Amino acid sequence: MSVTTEAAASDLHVSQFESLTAPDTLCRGLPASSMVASVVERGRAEIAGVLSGADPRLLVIVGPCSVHDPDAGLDYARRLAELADSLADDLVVIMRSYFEKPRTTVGWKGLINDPHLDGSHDIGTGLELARRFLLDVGELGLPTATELLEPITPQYVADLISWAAIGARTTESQIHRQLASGLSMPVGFKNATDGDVGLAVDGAVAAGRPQSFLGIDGNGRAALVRTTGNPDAHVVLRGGRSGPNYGSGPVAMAAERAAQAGVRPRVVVDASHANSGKDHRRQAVVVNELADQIGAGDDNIGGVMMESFIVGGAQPLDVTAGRQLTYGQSVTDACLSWETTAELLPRLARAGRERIRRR
Ligand SMILES: O=C[C@H](O)[C@H](O)COP(=O)(O)O
Ligand SMILES: C=C(OP(=O)(O)O)C(=O)O
Repeated sequence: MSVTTEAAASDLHVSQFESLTAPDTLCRGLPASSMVASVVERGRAEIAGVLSGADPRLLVIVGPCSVHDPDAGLDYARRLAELADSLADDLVVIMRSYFEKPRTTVGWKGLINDPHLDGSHDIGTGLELARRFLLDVGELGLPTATELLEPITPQYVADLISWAAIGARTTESQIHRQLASGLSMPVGFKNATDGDVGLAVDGAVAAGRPQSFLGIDGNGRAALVRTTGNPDAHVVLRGGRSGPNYGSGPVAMAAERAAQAGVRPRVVVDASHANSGKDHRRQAVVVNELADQIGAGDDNIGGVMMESFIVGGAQPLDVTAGRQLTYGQSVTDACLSWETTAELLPRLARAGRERIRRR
C-alpha cells in the first residue's frame, strides 16, 4: 500500500504558520467600556431605524478610505464627533473606520494586514491597533463602520462596530454572505465592480437567511457556526464599470429589486468609487447632486457614504520606500478634505430636513 506523507503533499507554497492571540483574549484585554457599548448599540439601532423608515433622518457614513495612521484617524474622529453632534437632529453620522482593503490585484491591504506599512504583515499588532482605534472613536460618542473582508476578523472587532460593508469584490462570495447572516449590525452589500446590483440584492437575501458554515469561535478553535440571519442586510450603490448609479432612476430600480426580493428597499449610496471615478473633487459634485435628490423627496435613499480625511486627495504608499507621508492624507483612494466635508454634511442635513417637510 502506498502512503502519501502529509509533509510531502501539503503546504507546498506555505512558508510559515504563526499563531495569533485568540479573539476572546484580545477582547478581554481591550474591553468595551459601558460608554462604548452604548454608542455601538445606539448606532446599530439608529441605522436599522433609518433603513426601515422608522427614523426619518439621513444616514451618513463618512471617513477615510482606510485608517493607516491611528493618530490622524483619531484627529479626524474628534472633528467629526463635534460636527455630528451639531447635526444630530437631521443626520445619523457613522465614521468609516476601514482596516481591511480588498485590492484589484495587489497593494497595501490595510492596517490589520500590515500595520507598520512596510510589508512586514504583523497581523497580531494590526488586530490590536484596530480594536484600540474603535474603542477610542467610541469614547468620542461616534459609532463606527467598516468593511469586513477576512472572515476571521469579526471575532476580534465586530462587537465595536455599528455598520459593516461587504465590498464590491466579495458581494457574490458565499463566505461573506454567510458571515453577514450572523453579524449583529446592519450590513450593506455593495453592487459588484461591473455595476451588477442583482448580486448585491442576492447577497442581502442570503444574509437574511439562517446559515451554517465553518468559522472560528472566541477561543480561536475551528467551529461549525449556525446563524439566524441578519434582518438589516441592504444594498449599497457604488457605481460600476457600466457607469455611476446614484441618479434617481438607478436608485429607484435598486430599491424596487430589493423590495421584490424581500430585503430592505432603502439603499445607501456611495458617492465615491465608481460613482465618482475615484476623483475626490467629483465626489463633492455627487454629494451635492444626492442632496438635491433627497431634498426633492427621494425616499429610497436611506444613507450616503463619503470618503473623507483631513487633507484632500491621496498619496502613493510604497511599502519599501520608507518615504515620509503627508499627515492626514489617504494612502488608498482619494478623499474629500475636512474643509469640504464640513460644508457637505450641513448640506445633507438641510436636504434631509427638506425631505421630511415634504412627507
Ligand atoms: O476603496 C479602496 C479601493 O477602491 C479598493 O481597495 C481597490 O483598490 P485598488 O483597485 O487600488 O486595488
Ligand atoms: C473598497 C471599497 O469599496 P468598494 O468595495 O465599493 O470598491 C471601500 O469602500 O473601501
